[in-house]
Amino acid sequence: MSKADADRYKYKKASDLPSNHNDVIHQLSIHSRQGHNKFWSESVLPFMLTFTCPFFVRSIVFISDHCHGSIGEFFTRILFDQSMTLKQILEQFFYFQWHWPSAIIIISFLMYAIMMTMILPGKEYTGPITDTGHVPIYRDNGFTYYFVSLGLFALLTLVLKMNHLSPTYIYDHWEEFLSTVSTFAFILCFFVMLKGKYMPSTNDHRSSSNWITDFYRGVELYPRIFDVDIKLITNCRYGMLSWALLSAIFCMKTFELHGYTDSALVTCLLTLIYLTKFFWWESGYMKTMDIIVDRAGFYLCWGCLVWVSGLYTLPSYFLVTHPIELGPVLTTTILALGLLSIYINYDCDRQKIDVRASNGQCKVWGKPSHIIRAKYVLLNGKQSESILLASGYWGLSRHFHYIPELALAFLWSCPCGFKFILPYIYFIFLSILLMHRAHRDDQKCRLKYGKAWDRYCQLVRWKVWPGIY
Ligand SMILES: NC(=O)C1=CN([C@@H]2O[C@H](COP(=O)(O)OP(=O)(O)OC[C@H]3O[C@@H](n4cnc5c(N)ncnc54)[C@H](OP(=O)(O)O)[C@@H]3O)[C@@H](O)[C@H]2O)C=CC1
Ligand SMILES: CC(C)CCC[C@@H](C)[C@H]1CC[C@H]2C3=CC=C4C[C@@H](O)CC[C@]4(C)[C@H]3CC[C@]12C
Repeated sequence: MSKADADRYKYKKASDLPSNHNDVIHQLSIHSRQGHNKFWSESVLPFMLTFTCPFFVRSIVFISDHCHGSIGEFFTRILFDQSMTLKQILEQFFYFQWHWPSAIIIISFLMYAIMMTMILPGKEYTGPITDTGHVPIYRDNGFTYYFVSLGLFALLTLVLKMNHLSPTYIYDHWEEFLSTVSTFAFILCFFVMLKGKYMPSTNDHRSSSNWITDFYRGVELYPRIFDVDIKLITNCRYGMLSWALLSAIFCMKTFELHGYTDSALVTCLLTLIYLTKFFWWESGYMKTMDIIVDRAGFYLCWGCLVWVSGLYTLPSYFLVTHPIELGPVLTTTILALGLLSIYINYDCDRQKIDVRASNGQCKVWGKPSHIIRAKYVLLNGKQSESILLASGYWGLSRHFHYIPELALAFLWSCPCGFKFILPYIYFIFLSILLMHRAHRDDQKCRLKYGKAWDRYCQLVRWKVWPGIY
């Protein structure tokens, strides 16, 4: 969208907004909750998740470190084992801890992410126009950021090694590190909520009288502090980079303890390649549901800072204490299938972007694309139009790209073997998240495009799995 186009949609001042603008944003952002019991979805669920998620992440690490990876042993110990101290049990529930060395690493890393995001060069691009007519502007420097950061990390590792130190310090203090990052993320989410309530950056904010809902779901869609986009920092520049670096650190630790281990290497390589793909496509991510629908709150920000660090890295973490020798045949097969999954996932996202960028004038799988021109109305009453692709992957099912995403999650977990369920927790979580997300996205698109979306659904019947779901 050109700047001129963007201006055409922009409201000049808040008073130009229709009086019901909050309701309509509300409608879009809580689409998944229509018809549900409001008390349950607005209060009970956010409250439960806010308190159980930190406990969950903490317990996973505890199971891996102290219960030989066995969930059964964890419950037996919590319930019946006299040797488990009260302090250990309470630590599972009371998650707020502050370990200064970890805090210094976390805050320095965050400062680094903000600084590099501000100074690295890149072309300006815009995110989709919001219901209130705001057009977010970003700088496309994610890919440079990722590679510069990996380079600096390699350099830092070298310097540390020369001084008989190692970044695997983070692994050695993982429980304290995760607790500290969680405490830090809680504080950050609280400030982001207050900022949204009292000093919102744009008109795209929704506040309620229920502080628990506001804390969990967030208030603002595009919060910025000194022009630094908070969601870009938490989700991409901190969240995704920390995922890559932690996987590398856990792999290094496995090598330190057990020598070269192919299972750790394959898991780490697939994660790093997947995240390279992520940063290559970062500007595409800035147009997805996480950014245009979900607001900056506990779900997104705490999620990207803590849930990603603790849960998404679990296969690499688990391999440090449970290394497996795969052998060359299995290693190559897993690597090859993983690369194929990353490619298909990327190709799906690319098809959608290409068809929109070329206004439907491109070929998909060698044939002219089959498209639906879908009109929708902005809050200012102006009409806009978008393209829905109904061929290629997007003709197989409405979220076909979730299949390679899941396949990949399985592939980088299976080097952990099949004796324990623990390293598959990310895969299980992702399966639930993506099926729910497909459902949410359908609701969002039906609300946005109406009949055009129904036409697309008639053409492409399946949500995710062709012939099944
Ligand atoms: N590892 C993880 O934790 C997760 C990874 N992912 C990955 O992130 C990536 C993005 O996924 P996700 O955020 O779910 O969003 P999608 O890429 O599925 O984007 C959904 C949006 O695309 C547009 N759209 C829908 N159907 C069509 C169509 N037929 N033609 C053109 N545009 C269409 C709609 O937006 P519009 O309003 O623009 O029309 C819709 O809201 C994927 O690769 C996914 O696998 C996703 C979730 C979790
Ligand atoms: C209960 C909550 C604490 C759960 C928090 C979930 C979030 C951390 C995740 C929800 C959606 C996730 C993502 C969506 C799309 C992505 C693109 C992909 O290519 C890389 C991963 C990711 C950014 C991913 C990151 C975690 C979520 C935001």
